[in-house]
Amino acid sequence: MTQNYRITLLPGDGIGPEIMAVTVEALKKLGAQFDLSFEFVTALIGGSAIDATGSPLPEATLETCRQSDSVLLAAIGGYKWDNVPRAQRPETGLLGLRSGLQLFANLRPATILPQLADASSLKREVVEGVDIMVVRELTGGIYFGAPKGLFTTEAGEQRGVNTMGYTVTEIDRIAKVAFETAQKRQKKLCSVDKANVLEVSQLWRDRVNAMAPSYSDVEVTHMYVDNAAMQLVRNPKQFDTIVTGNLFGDILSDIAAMLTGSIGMLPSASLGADGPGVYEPVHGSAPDIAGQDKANPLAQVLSAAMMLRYDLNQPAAADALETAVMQVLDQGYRTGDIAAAGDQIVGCQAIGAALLKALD
Ligand SMILES: NC(=O)C1=CN([C@@H]2O[C@H](COP(=O)(O)OP(=O)(O)OC[C@H]3O[C@@H](n4cnc5c(N)ncnc54)[C@H](O)[C@@H]3O)[C@@H](O)[C@H]2O)C=CC1
Ligand SMILES: CC(C)CC(=O)C(=O)O
Ligand SMILES: [Mg+2]
Repeated sequence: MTQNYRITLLPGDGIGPEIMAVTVEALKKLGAQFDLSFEFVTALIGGSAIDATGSPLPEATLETCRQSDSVLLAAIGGYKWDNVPRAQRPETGLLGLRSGLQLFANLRPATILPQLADASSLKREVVEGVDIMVVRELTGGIYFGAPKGLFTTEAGEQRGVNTMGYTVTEIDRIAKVAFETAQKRQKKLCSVDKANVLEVSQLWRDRVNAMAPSYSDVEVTHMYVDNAAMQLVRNPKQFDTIVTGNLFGDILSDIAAMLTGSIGMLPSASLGADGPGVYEPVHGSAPDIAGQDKANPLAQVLSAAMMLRYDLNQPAAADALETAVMQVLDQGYRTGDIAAAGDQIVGCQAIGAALLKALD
């Protein structure tokens, strides 16, 4: 029997529409093979939403997402909106989407594909075999804390303020996701914080330690974030599952991305307690290459595979999509970001065409 799914598409800005188009075509083809019928509804977010409606996250977009089985997001932002007031910035729309759908857990897998071990800026022997899952808290921490804003000191000087705070509830629910994730992997959890300086991090560490006895099969370690950044490039194979706060996770997952060869390869799943998840690449809207058919669509495609697995419970279709990505890479197709010396570089659309062939 055909399974029907309503999927909200948020192409956003920059390379967003290009990588989304490739992904939608692949999903359509996959649907025909696995008896899945996708109803795609496109909605506005980010700069394109500002241009059309004046808001980076129109209420109608949130509503459309809530009424969907799942949401595929590409990326938002661009030079054009870099100087608009913060409340109307594209990035504010993205944060609003995450908090509006209560997507507190962001899973960012960084896996080195053997085909791309030479595309990393690090040596093959350092990155080969790396398989890390970054579990990033997504609706708390310094991106959401109060007070925030621009204030004037008594001396009349401007002062910018953001606040990093976590409640026990916020820490416990992301730590639970991380422990459970580690249990399904190599059972090693590294919690990353800055507990040597920040009270918020000390609480984070205390809560992770308090929960550890309930997950006695998981080996727990702690690392300061500055060291974690260094260890990720020094010896990334020491990591299995990493759990960390919003800002640290944002930064560390971009570092982890470069182990894999390119940020253009890294998918993510943003999940809440219930309701649809949002599946999005780790990268941004890449305005420097937008509209030039240079974008790597594979992080977006792999995000769709995560959607099939986590939200739609279609593991066979997810496997087929991931296998097709491997085939495309095996056949030597490379966008510029994952090309090693001597590789022939193709565009986003050529990768899309190769992907459709691989799905035949
Ligand atoms: N989730 C989101 O929608 C995010 C949005 N942004 C926004 O994106 C805009 C650009 O931010 P940047 O800091 O430049 O980060 P970025 O991730 O967009 O780009 C960084 C570098 O990686 C390259 N790159 C990124 N994705 C690629 C892909 N799929 N294929 C090939 N190359 C790729 C870009 O060309 C650029 O050289 C900003 O407005 C930023 O706020 C940034 C990060 C996440
Ligand atoms: C653009 C920011 C709001 C977020 C970001 O960089 C990310 O989620 O990776
Ligand atoms: Mg980021």
